[in-house]
Amino acid sequence: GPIENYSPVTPARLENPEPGNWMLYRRTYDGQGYSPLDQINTTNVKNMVPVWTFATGVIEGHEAPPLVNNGVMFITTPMGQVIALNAKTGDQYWRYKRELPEDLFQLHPTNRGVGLWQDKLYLATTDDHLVALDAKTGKVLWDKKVQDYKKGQYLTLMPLIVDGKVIVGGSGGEFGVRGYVVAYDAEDGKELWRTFTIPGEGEPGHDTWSGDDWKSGGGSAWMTGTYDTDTKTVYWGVGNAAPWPGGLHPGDNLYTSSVIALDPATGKIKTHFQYHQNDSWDWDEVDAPMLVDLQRDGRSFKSLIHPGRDAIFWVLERTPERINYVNGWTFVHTDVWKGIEPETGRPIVDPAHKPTLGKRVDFCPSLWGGKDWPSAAYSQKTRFVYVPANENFCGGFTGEKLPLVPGQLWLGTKAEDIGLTVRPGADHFGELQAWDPASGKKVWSHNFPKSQLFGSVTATAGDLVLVGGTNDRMFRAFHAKTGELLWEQKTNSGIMGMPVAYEVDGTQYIAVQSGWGVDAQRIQDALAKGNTGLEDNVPQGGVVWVFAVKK
Ligand SMILES: O=C(O)c1cc(C(=O)O)c2c(n1)C(=O)C(=O)c1cc(C(=O)O)[nH]c1-2
Ligand SMILES: [Ca+2]
Repeated sequence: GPIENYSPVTPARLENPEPGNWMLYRRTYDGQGYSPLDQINTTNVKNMVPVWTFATGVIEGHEAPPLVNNGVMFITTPMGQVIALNAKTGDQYWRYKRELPEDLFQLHPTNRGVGLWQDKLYLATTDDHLVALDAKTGKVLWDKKVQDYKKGQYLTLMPLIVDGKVIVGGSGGEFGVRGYVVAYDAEDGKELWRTFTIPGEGEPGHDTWSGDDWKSGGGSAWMTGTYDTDTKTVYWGVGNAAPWPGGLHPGDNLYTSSVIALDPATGKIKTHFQYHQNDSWDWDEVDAPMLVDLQRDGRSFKSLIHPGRDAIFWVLERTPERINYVNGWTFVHTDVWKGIEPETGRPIVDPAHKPTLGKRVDFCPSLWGGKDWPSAAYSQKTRFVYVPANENFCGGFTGEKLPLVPGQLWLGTKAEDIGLTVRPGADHFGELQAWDPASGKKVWSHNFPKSQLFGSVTATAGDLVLVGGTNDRMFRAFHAKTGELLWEQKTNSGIMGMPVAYEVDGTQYIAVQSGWGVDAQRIQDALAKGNTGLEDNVPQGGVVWVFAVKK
């Protein structure tokens, strides 16, 4: 079968993947989340049916894409399991189970997938290790401690593999860590470089901090970066500042809530763009920007596109040396920004909606933002960006100065004080939005009256936009041009994971993991508690679903 003849994942295959495979987080290094497959399309998707399913036996948030390399599928689950399956039949080849320490506290019990390189796989774990596995057998090849889980340092992302380097970034923004991105040699696990997302003494940007705040200032880096193969630049998103209220860390706080451009050979920061300064809302901007060639104002340029957690849809220009602001607009209601400085791209904050010490401050959107980590997609056919947005949510908390205890939550507020509120008159929450990034116009949107939208989006050349993300357990396909709902299927649980498209022996499949948990669950609990009449029972438990068109 396919695993005996496992196809090594070469640099050339990652740079230019076969249309039928999905080997990187968003399929391609540019992060577009787009599949060129079109056998399943707007005409025949109505005949799409499940062909096999696979129960993982694990609860909590199943966020990883089912990766496919020439007929072999790899999925990961919360609690650090990796399962290899036959992508055509659903038969299991092997399963790896991480043994997690008894005293591990998982604020975000999840995993977003394994990195693929040659005949190996790389798993980043919530007990803060990086583990290399043999792709054919699941045997452990090496196991490196990245940092110390006892200090609130953990890993949830899929590693990014570039030129034989396994690149990961740490979580821990809610525990007062100092964030970093680190590269290991794919062969032997040797650490090659480590770049902190908060500059140390003597480094550029250090003066955007005062005193010792930088040592515990957050800036976690918990999502996979994107990669420009032409300029050899990795774009990596950086998380919230810690603790949350900005008054506890005065200054712009580079490089929190920013994108940094890294040289993958050395880890050197080439340039950066900070989406918003002195973050006070837990607005991690970790979802890496998409690399898209854009035409706008009569010229074509290489862009970075990032629909932000800060409610701003960012369009930037990337050059080998710089990242320039091009345009930004709000894509959901916010009362935090009064505008954006046109030259610099600096958002102008309304102090009335910026959390502070000793007084409750409310702000919109909520601390989950206009869009959290679930990825947007870009279709090369329609040239639209599809955003899993949340409208009509607000939040708030009272800032408080609390001592840092390593390994314990350090939010700058009491956890029970964090609110999710609904704007008066709200008639929906989740919004699947289609934007034309060149004109800045919204093309269509589909509203969800009774649910948040908390799942990654994938676009295909069949003009389909695929997404789960709602509390009714549905998996849906929309028409990429019009937004028409073309197909839906109820699944076992809610879907927060990433849909993929792949092909084996001439047949196209669509796959996704259903498995509710983590922050989709937290928003759900907050909504149900608010007596909004919303669904409060979204059963947990992971299942891989694979679909094809009935012949
Ligand atoms: O600051 C951090 O280090 C950090 C890490 C993570 C994570 O690793 O999943 C999340 C967040 N923050 C976060 O703010 C957040 O809303 C969130 C949602 C989820 C999820 O898996 O649904 N993870 C995380
Ligand atoms: Ca965070």
